[in-house]
Amino acid sequence: TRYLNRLKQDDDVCAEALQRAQILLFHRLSPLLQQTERGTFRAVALTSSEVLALLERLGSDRTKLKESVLIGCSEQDQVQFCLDVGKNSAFPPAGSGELDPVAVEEACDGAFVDLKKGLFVLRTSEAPLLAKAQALLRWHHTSRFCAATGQPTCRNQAGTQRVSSSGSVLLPSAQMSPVAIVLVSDGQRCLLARQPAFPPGMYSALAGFCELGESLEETASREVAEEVGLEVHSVSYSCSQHWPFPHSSFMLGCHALVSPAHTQLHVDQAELEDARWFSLQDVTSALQVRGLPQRGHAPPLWLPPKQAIANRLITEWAEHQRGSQKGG
Ligand SMILES: NC(=O)C1=CN([C@@H]2O[C@H](COP(=O)(O)OP(=O)(O)OC[C@H]3O[C@@H](n4cnc5c(N)ncnc54)[C@H](O)[C@@H]3O)[C@@H](O)[C@H]2O)C=CC1
Ligand SMILES: [Mg+2]
Repeated sequence: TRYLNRLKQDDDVCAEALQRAQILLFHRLSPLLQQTERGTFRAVALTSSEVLALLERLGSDRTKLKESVLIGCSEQDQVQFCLDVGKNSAFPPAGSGELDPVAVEEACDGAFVDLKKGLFVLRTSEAPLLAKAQALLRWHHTSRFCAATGQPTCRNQAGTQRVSSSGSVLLPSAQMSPVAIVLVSDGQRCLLARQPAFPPGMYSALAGFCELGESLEETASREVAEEVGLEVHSVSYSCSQHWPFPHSSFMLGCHALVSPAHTQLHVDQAELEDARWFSLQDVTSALQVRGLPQRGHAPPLWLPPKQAIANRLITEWAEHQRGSQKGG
């Protein structure tokens, strides 16, 4: 942790670490993935020398390597960076050219995959790192200018901040919005909803952005009231997650109860396509579905992937229900 912190603060130490680092490639925010023998997918990690060789082979400038952004450290203590080989105007002077994505895919025996789809097939342990990498790359792309003065900004070598010529410092976490995500239960069933943009058949927990001045409990109660017209009680915090889509959100996961006498839904059609109560049996079968449903074989209920906090809240609820059924 301390070493990583030094890399964030010292450009020279960071540039030196980059020469020995592991680099995850992206193309226009889609990570480069490779299928494993077990049929799952993993991120392709290259060494700096491999990236330099690739840049040379595909006719790009070697300095593109310096556009890499620090993302963390592996369990084997190897420093990890990410690099978007697509067009990227976030890196002055004008950003270097774009590599041909197909040529990169062929050279690395992988494919650039939309991360939202990738979450269904990735090794669970890699998902948060790729989500963080994508969010940081997107942040650089959208933070080229200072919102207060309009001046261009320049990044530090780690890519953990950008500074304008007047000295304003921009930080990625300042662009992260807190969101309450709440799994509502009436004691027997849980409430799941779908937005029009969800893949067919997919339902998730209710979620909404925190407004200024609200506590997590207040956001959760307001969102449930706005979206389905129910009054919740006993909002309890469970767990949190960074979520990169469509912009970084800090998801605060909680459970809440409604009285079994007041479960009639009044769905806000502007926000949701549908909301329904699901039984433990519905949820148990849906939790067993793995990967992406085959075309034309959509299951009756399809849940967000394991990597999404909604899946964790639903799993917790199902375990709690099974526990109380046994106990009671
Ligand atoms: N990881 C997970 O399991 C899940 C993540 N989510 C994420 O939660 C987030 C919030 O869920 P929604 O139901 O869409 O929120 P929502 O119910 O607050 O509605 C979205 C609307 O809120 C407004 N809004 C207020 N503050 C905003 C901000 N800081 N950024 C963007 N829009 C803001 C916009 O008008 C937007 O159209 C989404 O980004 C979604 O991707 C949602 C469900 C599951
Ligand atoms: Mg919502």
